[in-house]
Amino acid sequence: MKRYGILNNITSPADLKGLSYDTLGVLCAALREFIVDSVSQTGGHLASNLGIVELAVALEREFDSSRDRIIYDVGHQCYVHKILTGRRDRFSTLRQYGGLSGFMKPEESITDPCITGHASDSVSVALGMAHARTLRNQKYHVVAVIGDGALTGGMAYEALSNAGTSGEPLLVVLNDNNMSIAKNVGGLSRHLSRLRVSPRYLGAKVRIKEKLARIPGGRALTQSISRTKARIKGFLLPTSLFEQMGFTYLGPVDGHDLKSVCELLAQAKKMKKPVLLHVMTQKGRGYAPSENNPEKYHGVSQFDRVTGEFLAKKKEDFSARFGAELCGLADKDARICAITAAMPSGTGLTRFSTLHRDRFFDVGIAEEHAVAMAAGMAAQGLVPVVALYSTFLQRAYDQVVHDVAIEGLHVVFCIDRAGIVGADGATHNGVLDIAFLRSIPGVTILCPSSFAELRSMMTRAVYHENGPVAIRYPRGGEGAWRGDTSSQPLACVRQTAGHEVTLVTHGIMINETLAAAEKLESRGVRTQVCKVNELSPALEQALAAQEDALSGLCVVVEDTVDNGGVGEWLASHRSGRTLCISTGNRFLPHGSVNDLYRHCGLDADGIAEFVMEHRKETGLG
Ligand SMILES: Cc1ncc(C[n+]2csc(CCOP(=O)(O)OP(=O)(O)O)c2C)c(N)n1
Ligand SMILES: CC(=O)[C@@H](O)[C@H](O)COP(=O)(O)O
Ligand SMILES: [Mg+2]
Repeated sequence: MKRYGILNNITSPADLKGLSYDTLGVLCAALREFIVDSVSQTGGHLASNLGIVELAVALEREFDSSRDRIIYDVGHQCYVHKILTGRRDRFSTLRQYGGLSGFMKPEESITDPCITGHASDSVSVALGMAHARTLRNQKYHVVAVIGDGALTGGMAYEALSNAGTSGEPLLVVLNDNNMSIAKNVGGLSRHLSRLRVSPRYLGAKVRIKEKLARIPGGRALTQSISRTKARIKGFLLPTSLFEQMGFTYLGPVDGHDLKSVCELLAQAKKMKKPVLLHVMTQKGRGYAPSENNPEKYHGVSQFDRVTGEFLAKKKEDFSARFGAELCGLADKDARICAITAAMPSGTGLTRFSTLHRDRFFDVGIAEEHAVAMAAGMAAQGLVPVVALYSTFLQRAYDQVVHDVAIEGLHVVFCIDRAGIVGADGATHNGVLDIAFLRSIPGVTILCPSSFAELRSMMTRAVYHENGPVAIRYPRGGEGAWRGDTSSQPLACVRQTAGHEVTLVTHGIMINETLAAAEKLESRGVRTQVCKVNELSPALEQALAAQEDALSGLCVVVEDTVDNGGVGEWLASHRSGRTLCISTGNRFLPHGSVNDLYRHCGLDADGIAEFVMEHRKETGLG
C-alpha cells in the first residue's frame, strides 16, 4: 500500500478535483507503478493502460463518470478508470473467475455505461446515448474514447459520419498512439500522422475565442476572424477528415501534458456540438520493456516486473502451427495469400508477413472488408486464407454469406480462438461460429483436435475444397490426444465393445471427453468416444453408415452454444437418445478456460457426472 503514495488517498474521482497538476502528475506515476505491479501478477492488457494514464485521469477529473457516459472503445485500456472508480482493491482478481473484468461492465459499476470488447463501436453507442439524452430531456455529457487502431474499423466511420451532422453535443476523444496491437496501418493512420505534426489547432484558438468573447464587440470580431481564418486555412491547409464530417476538431495535444489535456476537455465540455479531441499518447509509457516493445506487452501473461520476462515459457499453440503450415504451403504456391484484421501476431502470421510480404495483407480492424476482399481475390484466381478470431468473424457474417458463399467462392477461413477463450470473457469467446456458419449453405467446417489434424485439414482446405471452407481451432496448444483422423468425417477414437454410452465431441474437447470416458469406465460404464471432424454433407453420409455403431445413449460434448451446435444436429439426425453438454444458451463469465469448463460441466468430472445422472433416467444406472 505504502509504495503507491498519493494513490492511497484517492477513493473516488471526486478526490481528483482539488489536486494541482503537479500532484496529479505524482498520482499518474503511482498509477503506473500500481498497474505494472498488478498486471505482472495477474496478466492483462498492459501497454494500452500505461499509455492512457494522464488522459484517463483528466477524463475522471473533468467529467463525472457516475453521471456522464464515458465509453472506452474495446475497453482494454479502462484500468485507470476502474482504479479511480472504487475497484482498485479488486485488481488482484483481474480477469479471474468471479473477479474483476478486464473490460467495461455495467454490472460492476454505474461508471461503466456499457459493455465493451469489440473495437470501433464506441462512437455509435455514444451517439445513441446522446440521442436518448435529448429525447428524454436529460443532462449528461457523452464521451467516446477511441484509439487510432479502433478508428480503422468501418463502424467508426459510419458513426462519425452520422454523429458529425447529428447536431448532438458529443465528445470523441481520439487516443492516438500510432499503434494498433501491431503498428497501425492504412490511409487513416497516415492522415493522423499528418495531423500529428500540425500544431495548428491545439486549443489555443478556443482559449483566445473565450477571451475575445469577454470584451465588448469581441464576439463579432471572433466570428469575422473565424470566417477569414477558415477561408485561409481551407485554402492553405488540408482540413481534417473529422472537420469534413462535421466535427469541431481540437488538438493535436500531448496526451501526457495533464494541464493541456484537462483544459481542452473543459473547453470541449462547454461546446454544444460534436467535438473531436485528438490526443497523442505513447503506448506502454513509463515501463521500459513496454515502451520498447508495445506489441509484445499489449496483452500479457504474468511477468517479472524487474526484467520484463514472462514467467511461463510460451508453448507452441495452434496459431503458431497454423502460421508455420501456411508459410510452408505458400512457399510452393504463389496463389496463397494471408489476410489478417489487425491481429498479425495473435493469428500466428508474423513470419508469413516477412517471408511473403507481397502476399500478406493486414487490413486493420476491418473484418468485414477482410472477408469481402478475400472474395475478390478468390474470384480472380488467388487462394485467400483469412485468419480471424472466431469472435471477430461475427462482424463479417454478411460478407461470408453475400460475398463468398452465394457465389461458392474458394475462401479459406482459419478461425482462431474457437471455443472458450477464458480471461477476456463473454465478448471474446468463440462459441457461436459453428452455429452461424452452419446456417450458411455450402460452407464446410473442419474441426482439428491436434496439430497433425490442423496440418491435414489445411492441405485439404487449400487443395481439395473449391468452395468456402472454415477450419476452427482453439486458443492455446494441443492436449494429450495427438492423432490424425481427419480423413474420416466421424471418427471413433475410443472403441469399446458392448458400449453403453457414446460420447461425441469435436476439436480440443476430445481431451476432456477421453478423460471422462476413463472415469466412466472405472465406474463400470462402457464408454466409446467419437469425434466429429467436419460439418459437411459427408458427415451425414458417415453418420448414416455408422448409425448402428452409435446405438444407445449419445452425449455430445462441445465448447459452443447449444442452438445450432453439433448436439442439435446429431439429435435431429439419429433416432436414439441424444443429450448435449455445451456452454448453454447464455453468455459466460470470464475466468481461466479450466474454470469455465467446470462452470459449464465440460470438464472430465462434469461430463462423467452428467452421464451417470442421465444413465439413471435411461434406466441403465
Ligand atoms: C472487432 C475487433 N477486432 C479486433 C480486436 C482486437 N483488438 C483489440 S485492441 C486492438 C488494437 C486497438 O488499437 P487502438 O484502438 O489504437 O488501442 P491501443 O491499444 O493502441 O490503445 C485490436 C486489434 C477487437 N477487440 N475487436
Ligand atoms: C482487447 C483484445 O481484443 C485483444 O487484445 C485480445 O484480448 C487478444 O486476445 P489474445 O490474448 O487471445 O490474443
Ligand atoms: Mg492505438
